[in-house]
Amino acid sequence: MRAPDNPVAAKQDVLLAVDNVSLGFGGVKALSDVSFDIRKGEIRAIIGPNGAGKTSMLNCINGFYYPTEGQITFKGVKRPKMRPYLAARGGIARTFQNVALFKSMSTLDNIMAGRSLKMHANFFWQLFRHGPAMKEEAAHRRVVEDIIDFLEIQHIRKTPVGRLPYGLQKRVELGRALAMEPELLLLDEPMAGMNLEEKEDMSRFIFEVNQQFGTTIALIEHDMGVVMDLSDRVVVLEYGRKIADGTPDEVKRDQRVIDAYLGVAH
Ligand SMILES: Nc1ncnc2c1ncn2[C@@H]1O[C@H](COP(=O)(O)OP(=O)(O)OP(=O)(O)O)[C@@H](O)[C@H]1O
Repeated sequence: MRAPDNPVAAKQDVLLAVDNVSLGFGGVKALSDVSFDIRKGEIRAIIGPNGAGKTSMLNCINGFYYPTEGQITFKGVKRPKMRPYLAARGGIARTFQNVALFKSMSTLDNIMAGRSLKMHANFFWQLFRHGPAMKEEAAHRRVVEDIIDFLEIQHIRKTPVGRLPYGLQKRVELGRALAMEPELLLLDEPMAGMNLEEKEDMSRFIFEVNQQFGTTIALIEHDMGVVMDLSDRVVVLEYGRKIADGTPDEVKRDQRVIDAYLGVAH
């Protein structure tokens, strides 16, 4: 439920705020004075032509990069410095443009690996799979099995992920991110390289993650059909600057967006 007319309620509704963020690499300005927010429970798309700064923005949000200027506020707390593991522990999970999985490990083990942040038993117990570690592992395993059921990948649970088709690898990567039970899930081009059927499956899973678990999602995606169907709101970047921000319908009608992005073949 959003209450944009009530500034206090609207403020509470914001899960993550990006305020005047700039990011430079030597002479290249990847982001210039970008501000937008992500509200609790929404699907927020970040779009723009190649090199617009989308991945750089995701990297700032999950702590890979530190903004040169500006700041990011997550759950009401300003983050002066942030490392990826701290972002993950705080509830931000991420998938990558190019699948980043342990290729020789099974689907099950890859998703279990995503669960490691939630495990408390110390390394000694985990190593020997004794006592507290065994009990804990069984509990985590149940969560992981639920994710496997949810993503309909039971049939590949023992398969090394390197042997899987690309679309399924992307699904396993989503599973690994879900194993962290994130509050904010960042998806970098979740449909890239997929055929139509794989895209439809992935869209359905993203939608269901949002609906069933209430997970807030920010995604970068080039497929405009997917973006316009899935997203509650869309922020548009061009040359590192924000040029539009609104509902899919508003953004679609925005002349700057049409000129910058939708009008060009991608
Ligand atoms: N590590 C880096 N070092 C130097 N320049 C970088 C680095 N990362 C990104 N850039 C530059 O910053 C700009 C924004 O890149 P970014 O990858 O964020 O864009 P993008 O919108 O995600 O593009 P794409 O759609 O192609 O993935 C580009 O000019 C890029 O070359």
